[in-house]
Amino acid sequence: MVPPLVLDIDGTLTDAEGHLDPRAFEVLPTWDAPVILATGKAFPYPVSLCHYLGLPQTVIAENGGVVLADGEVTYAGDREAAQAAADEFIARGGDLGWGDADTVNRWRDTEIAVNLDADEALLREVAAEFDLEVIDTGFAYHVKTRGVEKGVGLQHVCETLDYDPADFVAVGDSENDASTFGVAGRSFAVANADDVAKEAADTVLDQSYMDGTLSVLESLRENE
Ligand SMILES: O=C(O)COP(=O)(O)O
Ligand SMILES: [Mg+2]
Repeated sequence: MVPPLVLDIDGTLTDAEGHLDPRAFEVLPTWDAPVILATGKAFPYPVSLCHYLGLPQTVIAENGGVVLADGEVTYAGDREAAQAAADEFIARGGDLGWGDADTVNRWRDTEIAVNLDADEALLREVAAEFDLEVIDTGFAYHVKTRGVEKGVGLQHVCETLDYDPADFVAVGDSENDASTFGVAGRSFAVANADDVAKEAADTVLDQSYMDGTLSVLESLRENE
């Protein structure tokens, strides 16, 4: 039996630009155990990805701020505080960096994401004034409530669906995956991972992005 998976999206199932690696469509729909997507992206993104991959919709979105399991959505995190911090950041000359439509935050319920081109020092200064933390996923800065994490979301999913977190294999690439690595039984950081993720993972892979993730999945299938 292959183990259940908890997979980060950006940097783990994608290339460096955040484009989904098409091999995800070969390996994930045929995985013979639960697959949970755990991402910093807003809720609709992993839901859509599950839809188009043909996976059951069990997702951890917004770094643990939104969890969908067994048809029930739960929220954690203070979006109003994050919005207030974003407004203040903009008032002091900052720019979230996503243009007018801002499809990055438009459907985001529990935190605010900011383009990596933004003024990081100003963002961190303002977030601290609102007692919020800033994490850098390598794809965006996230202004979020402390303690809201993917790993807490994974525990919630496991309680809801009666899974044992120790059975899970986690793969990820950045500091927002460290909490997942702490909850899952086995954890792997792809070679492109940041130092926080590498430090938290049981194993650091030789290969990057989807090559690294596939190397884990292939060896799990071989040893089943
Ligand atoms: O959206 C981001 O900033 C990162 O997303 P990820 O958690 O799927 O890597
Ligand atoms: Mg990632």
